[in-house]
Amino acid sequence: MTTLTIQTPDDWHLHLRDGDMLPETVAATARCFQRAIIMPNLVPPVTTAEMALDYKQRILSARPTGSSFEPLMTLFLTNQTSAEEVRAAKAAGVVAAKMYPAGATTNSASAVSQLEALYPTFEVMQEIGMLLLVHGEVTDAHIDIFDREKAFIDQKLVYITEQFPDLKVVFEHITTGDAAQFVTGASDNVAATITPQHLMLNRNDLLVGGVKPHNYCLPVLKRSTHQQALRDVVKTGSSKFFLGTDSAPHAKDAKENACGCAGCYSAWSAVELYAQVFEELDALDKLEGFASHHGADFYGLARNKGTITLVKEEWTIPDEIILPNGKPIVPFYAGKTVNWKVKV
Ligand SMILES: NC(=O)N[C@@H](CC(=O)O)C(=O)O
Ligand SMILES: [Zn+2]
Ligand SMILES: [Zn+2]
Repeated sequence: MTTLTIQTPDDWHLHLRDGDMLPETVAATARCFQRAIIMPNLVPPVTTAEMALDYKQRILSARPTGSSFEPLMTLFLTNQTSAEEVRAAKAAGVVAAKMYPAGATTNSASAVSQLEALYPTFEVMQEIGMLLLVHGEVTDAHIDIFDREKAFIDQKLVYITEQFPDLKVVFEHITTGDAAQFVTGASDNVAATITPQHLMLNRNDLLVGGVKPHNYCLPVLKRSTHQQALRDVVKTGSSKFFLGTDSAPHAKDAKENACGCAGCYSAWSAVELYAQVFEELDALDKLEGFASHHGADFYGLARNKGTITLVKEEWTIPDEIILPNGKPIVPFYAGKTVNWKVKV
C-alpha cells in the first residue's frame, strides 16, 4: 500500500502550552487533526470555566490562516473544584475534567491530593455527562515508578468506576498490559488513549546506551512486554482505545537538564508514527477506527467529515524546531526517518 486515506483524525490528549508557544503547537496539530482535547496543566492551571474560555480564545487566535481546527477544552480538578464550577464549565462547552494526582506529572502541584473530596463532583459529572480524564498513577513515595499505573488501577480506578458506573472515564496515556486488560474488561463507559511513544518504545529506549531525555515522559516507558500488550490491544481494533498523542513540548534546555522535564513533542509526526506502528502490526485497516472514529464516538461527538491522505514517503524529523522567541525544542523522534507522510 502506498497511499492511505482516512477520515480526518482527532487528538484526544494534547498539550498546546500557552503564550509564545501557541503559534508553533497549534499549527503542528492543525496540520492533520480536526479537533483535540486540550490539557489544562498550564501555570496557573485552567481551573474555572472562565479560564477555559479565555484559553480557548488564545488557541483560536493562534490558528494558521484558513484553519478550522477546534480545541475541546478541559477543566483541571483540584481538591476545591466544586459541583457549581463543573456545571458552569459544562454550560461553557467544556467537555471533560482532568484529574492529575498531586505531584504526578508536569505542573500538577495544585492537583488532587484527596480523591475522596471529589466524589460529590464526580456525582455531578456523571449526572450532566461531563467526562473524567485521568492521569492514572499513584504518587506515594514508596511505590516504584514502574508500578504506579498498576497501583492506581488497584487502589483508585476500580473503585471510581464501580461507584460511578455512568461516569465516562478516559484512562489517559496507558502504558501497561495491566491497564489494557483493565479497560478491556471494564464497562463501555471506560476507554483509554495510547501515545505513539508507548507503542513504539520501551524502557530500553530510555536507558540503554545512555539516558535519552527526549524519550522521557510520564507515565515512564515500561518493559517490552507491556509495549507488546499495547500493540496487541490496538491491533484488535477495540473501540475502547483511541489516539491521544500526549504531545507535550518542553524547551530543549529543560529536557537536556540534570532534572529533565517529562514529555515528548510528537505533534510534528504523530499521525505518521501511528501509521508506521499499524503497518508493522499488519493492521493498517484498523488505523482509521483508532485515529478517527473511536474517540468521537466515546465522547458522543460527530465524526469528522473531511479526510486526510497519508503517502508512503520517507522523510526525516528535524533535529530542532526554533520557536518565534528563538528557543529550540527537540521534537520526538528527532533526526530519525519516518516512512509515512501526510499529504498537504
Ligand atoms: N506526559 C508527560 O510526560 N508530560 C505532560 C503531562 C502529562 O501528560 O502527564 C506535560 O504536560 O509535560
Ligand atoms: Zn499525564
Ligand atoms: Zn499529557
